[in-house]
Amino acid sequence: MDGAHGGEKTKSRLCSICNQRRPALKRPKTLQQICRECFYVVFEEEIHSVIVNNKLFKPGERIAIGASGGKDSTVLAYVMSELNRRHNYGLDLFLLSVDEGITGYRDDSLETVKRNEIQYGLPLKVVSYKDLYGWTMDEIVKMIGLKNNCTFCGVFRRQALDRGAALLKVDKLVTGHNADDIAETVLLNILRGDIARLSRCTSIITGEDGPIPRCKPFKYTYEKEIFIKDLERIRPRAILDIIKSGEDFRIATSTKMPEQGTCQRCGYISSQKWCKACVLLEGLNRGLPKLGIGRTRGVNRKDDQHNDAKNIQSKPCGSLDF
Ligand SMILES: Nc1ncnc2c1ncn2[C@@H]1O[C@H](COP(=O)(O)OP(=O)(O)OP(=O)(O)O)[C@@H](O)[C@H]1O
Repeated sequence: MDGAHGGEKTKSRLCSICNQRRPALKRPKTLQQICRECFYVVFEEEIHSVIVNNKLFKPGERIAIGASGGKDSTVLAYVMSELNRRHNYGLDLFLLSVDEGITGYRDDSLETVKRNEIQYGLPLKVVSYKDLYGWTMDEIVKMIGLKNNCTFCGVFRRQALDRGAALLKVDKLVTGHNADDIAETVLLNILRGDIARLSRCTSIITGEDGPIPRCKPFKYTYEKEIFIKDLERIRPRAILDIIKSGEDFRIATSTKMPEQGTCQRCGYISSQKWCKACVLLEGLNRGLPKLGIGRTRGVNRKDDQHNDAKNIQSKPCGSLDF
């Protein structure tokens, strides 16, 4: 074997960070081949940099971690408690779970959250749709069918997280939304021409003017560091580029944006007379579950706000709005 080429080959088989161990994965973000040990270190320290550079937290703050029991929020709970300890953030951390009442799905994942509570020593608060709204998702699906139920789930979850965070008296809520989620939301909001959501969906902190700001420490973290998707194989930075183009989107100053007010029924933030959750509940309780789905009519017209903003609340999937 040729000495020089043999040397190159051996070198390329070593982790590009420590140059000692064999690589276990190729990072989609950088295409670096790195070993497991170095991956954990760079993964956690990158999130630490995002937290510090964006001044996400202040010492002494109470922070709720939106914990669904899925992989993103489970990793988030681990990373938040680890970095809080390692870098002395001085944060009081809590796990906050929403039980939507989906048999065979959320009840299972809540078991994971209960294990995290013990593993990381973080107090857990569970709020349920049944307690907050009088309906479980199973009951809603029975009434509305499978087609439109994600509207209910998304709208109710967003509000349930805020209500749970208020009960915990936290300063901020963090969620496990990752770079892939945000890139997808940027594209969907562009396709829908939803200027209001486009302008805020790339922000790492949202709702600073509302009761409880939300942060996304995983804004620049790929959903699957170990799974190289087709798009990323062609152009590894594509996902981060989409977020950047969303951030760079300029909105004409003449564009009319929805005015943030409060729901006349429950007091939650709303740009309409009633918040979306109240409109949906009204439909459920009157036996007209499709009332709040599709374009807002009748029940939610604000006469003095008859502008482009009226469609903002009638998007079919509430989960697109962080
Ligand atoms: N039922 C829930 N209870 C508490 N937080 C939730 C719940 N559902 C979602 N979240 C929060 O919103 C984030 C994004 O939720 P999404 O439904 O998009 O799930 P995901 O991307 O699969 O994340 P995960 O793997 O954490 O479930 C989650 O990471 C979590 O922080």
